[in-house]
Amino acid sequence: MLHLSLFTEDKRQNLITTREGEVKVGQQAQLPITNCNLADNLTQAKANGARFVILGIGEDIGPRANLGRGGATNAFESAMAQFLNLQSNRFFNGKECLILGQISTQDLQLDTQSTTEQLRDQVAKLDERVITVLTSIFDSGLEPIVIGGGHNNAYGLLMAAKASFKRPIAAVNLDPHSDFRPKEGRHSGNGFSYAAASGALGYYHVLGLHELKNSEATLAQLETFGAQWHSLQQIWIRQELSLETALKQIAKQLNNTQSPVAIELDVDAITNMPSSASTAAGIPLLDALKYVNYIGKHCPSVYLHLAEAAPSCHVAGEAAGHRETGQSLSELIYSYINARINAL
Ligand SMILES: N=CN[C@@H](CCC(=O)O)C(=O)O
Repeated sequence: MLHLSLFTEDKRQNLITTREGEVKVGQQAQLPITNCNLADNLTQAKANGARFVILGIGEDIGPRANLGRGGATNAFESAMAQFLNLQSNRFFNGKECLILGQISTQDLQLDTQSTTEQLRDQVAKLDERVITVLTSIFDSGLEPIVIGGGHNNAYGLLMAAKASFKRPIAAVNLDPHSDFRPKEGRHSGNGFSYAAASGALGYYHVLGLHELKNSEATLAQLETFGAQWHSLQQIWIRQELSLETALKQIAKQLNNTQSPVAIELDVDAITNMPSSASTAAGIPLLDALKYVNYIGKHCPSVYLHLAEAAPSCHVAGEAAGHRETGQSLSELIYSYINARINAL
């Protein structure tokens, strides 16, 4: 059974503010047909000019199973509230996107009394849903843009991409944490180590890795796998190389693998972005936008995954969190779309 909650016309109407003489992205974007199956919806959207599928995975069992904070349940709504209200114009029409909806997670969410082990078991169940839905999307030839949810979903995305493209994937991840923790049960801190062990991850590069937010055991595991990284300190603090130079090196290494490329971003890399592991010492949003745009333009990217945004983790409350995560995710989505449309 497909666990998918489709985006509806009612939801669109609730989110868009119309204005005479203006056309919003949300008025042009494609929506799924409710009584049509997933494969047919994807085929239909593609025939009507879609290239991207926007999908949410609202859940916080992954971060909580990693002993982190909850809240990553409603970033998709925040993102759509902003993205669908952007202007449709000469730069971007909107019809290139199918706003598919969200993977259903309600029945997997557990209350605050649950044990870590119970949460990890639920994350493994979610993995199966992510793999099923994402494999269909990759098989359709459309590019998913996924709004999390925890970074645990990188595993399902990579497994689905491997199943569809029939080869391991080269991933780049802008993240202070490598999420290469031990395989101790599924959670948001080990999506990439599980994907590596399953053969779905062929190459891995972490951009902005925080030198003191990864255990020695994790760093050793990364090295054994052959992963590469540029640390946050190297680029943004000690300025040993510029972001531009790092991006050029990363794109070259990704392209050398001749593999499909996954673009991953944990928004806890961005200064004060509401998320489980939010930080005051992060990178500017504009640098995250440059990262997504550069890699999307210079590499054969097959998806974008924006993980960990948690509106309720904003220090000024949830309403401020919705606004900040919504605007940021919406800019990241456009940065990716713009890159892919102009890909070299
Ligand atoms: N995906 C995030 N992983 C980090 C953050 C943990 C947290 O949520 O606080 C990690 O495992 O260290």
